[in-house]
Amino acid sequence: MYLLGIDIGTSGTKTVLFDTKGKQVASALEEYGMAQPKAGWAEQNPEDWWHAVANTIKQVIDASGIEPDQIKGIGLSGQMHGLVLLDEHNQVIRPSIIWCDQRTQKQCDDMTAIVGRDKLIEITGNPAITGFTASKILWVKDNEPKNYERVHHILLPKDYIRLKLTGVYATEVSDASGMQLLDIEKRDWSDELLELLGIDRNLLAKVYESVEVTGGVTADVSQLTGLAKGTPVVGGAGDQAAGAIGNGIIAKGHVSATIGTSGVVFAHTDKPLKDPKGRIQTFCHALPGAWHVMGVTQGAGLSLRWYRDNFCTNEQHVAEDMGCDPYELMTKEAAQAEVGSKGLMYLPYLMGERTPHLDPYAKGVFFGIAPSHTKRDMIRAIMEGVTYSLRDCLTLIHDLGIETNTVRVSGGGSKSALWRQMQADIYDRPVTTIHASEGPALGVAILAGVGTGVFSSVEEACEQLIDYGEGIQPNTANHQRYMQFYTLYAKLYAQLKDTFKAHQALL
Ligand SMILES: Nc1ncnc2c1ncn2[C@@H]1O[C@H](COP(=O)(O)OP(=O)(O)O)[C@@H](O)[C@H]1O
Ligand SMILES: O=C(CO)[C@@H](O)[C@H](O)COP(=O)(O)O
Repeated sequence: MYLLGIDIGTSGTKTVLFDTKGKQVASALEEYGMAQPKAGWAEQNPEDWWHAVANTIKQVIDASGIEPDQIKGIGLSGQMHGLVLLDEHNQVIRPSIIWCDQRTQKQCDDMTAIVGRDKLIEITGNPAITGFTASKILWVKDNEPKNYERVHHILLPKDYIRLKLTGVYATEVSDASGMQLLDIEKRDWSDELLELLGIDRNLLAKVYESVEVTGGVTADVSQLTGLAKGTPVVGGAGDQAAGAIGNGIIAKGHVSATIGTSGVVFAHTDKPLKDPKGRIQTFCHALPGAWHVMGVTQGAGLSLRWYRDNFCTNEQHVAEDMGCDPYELMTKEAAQAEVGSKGLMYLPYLMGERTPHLDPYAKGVFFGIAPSHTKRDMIRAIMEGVTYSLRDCLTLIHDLGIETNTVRVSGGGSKSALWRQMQADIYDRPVTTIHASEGPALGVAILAGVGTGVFSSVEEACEQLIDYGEGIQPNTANHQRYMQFYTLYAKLYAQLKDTFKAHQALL
């Protein structure tokens, strides 16, 4: 018996076939780009996600050599908050405005004026946030009324893929929370909010719990991909909740830090614990009856990817010749720089920032450049700046009264031994990893196993499937040195806040 996890990430789609012991049998990745038509905008084409999903499913089935009817269930994980608008024939009306897009400050201000900040936090767990879906819907209504008139269905990225796989319009509580239209205590759409914002409930998909079966693979998709017709597809989860399940973040005291394109510190809660200042986000967890809080760094892995794509062509060529990953070469260089990068500092606000500043106008900054600095310092400074930002998230979660003793680190960034140790040193806490590299895909495979009766509960599945690696202890001397720079790092944003806004006005 096997379970299939599909993770529709920002950088690409990863499809992984697991056996029921959690061992990866086959996996495939297909990358795609992100368009930035204007400063602070970010869009992707939903058809690119679908091609990547269909191709990677086919590759995984071919590579594994298994009989497709041995796949007992499929789980979908996806980048959160992206807006997919479909017409009456299920055609995509415009490119998806994705999670890191920052164009909707005006619509956020409108939402706050119409609903009230406290009420937004009470119902949805969060103040109006530019990255979330509700303000994107209002932006299309305001700026592209002809497109909005054609809308018959509003879906999230992974739920668009579900429609392609099963023909069913469905979502689930963890990802639906990120649309900012869900009453997170009731775990269903808020009619009050929908009415206040003038959004028709019929445009939205039915909300399921993450472990529930939402439909089966259609005959057409079976022919296209090799999957067996009728293979059950469960609700799945937004990629952060999915990754958390894959990391075993399912009980009090469990905390993870993920460096993907974004960076996220995530903690399980057994009730919806809301930050009255709205800096930490509160959503439904993919675990039935649970919620979670998270702090988000918009440009975490994105910062290193930006540096790789623009300044590391040499590393990319060498890596291609050596058959290795350019990030490995880059982080090897960074490991030769000293702790604190000789005073070179980096603010990772390439796409504005969510936690702790909630500022769509913030931008990336290198500070303190001297002639002695080289590329290795720059790479290391990026990694350090991202980790300082994740420390901001961890501190706020800790301040909400949540235990944060050990942190489970994951995501593409945590493949690097340097970044894992840096996280331990900067958080001043032990960090652990799991042995599977694809947390979100494993997380939704677990949900699929629970939904199809392979496991009796998420807890049982996590116990059987997740294999924890060695803990890494913080180094006290490194921690002290990092904290000298972290103090300045915090001051830099405060000093640049108004300048960021004036700068945005020129773009
Ligand atoms: N070996 C590595 N060392 C350091 N960072 C890495 C490595 N591999 C990937 N990354 C970082 O992880 C990011 C991708 O993380 P991943 O979890 O795969 O992406 P996504 O958020 O799109 O799902 C890249 O943008 C890069 O910054
Ligand atoms: O906006 C959020 C979470 O609120 C992001 O975490 C997105 O869900 C994208 O995730 P990655 O592609 O970085 O995994």
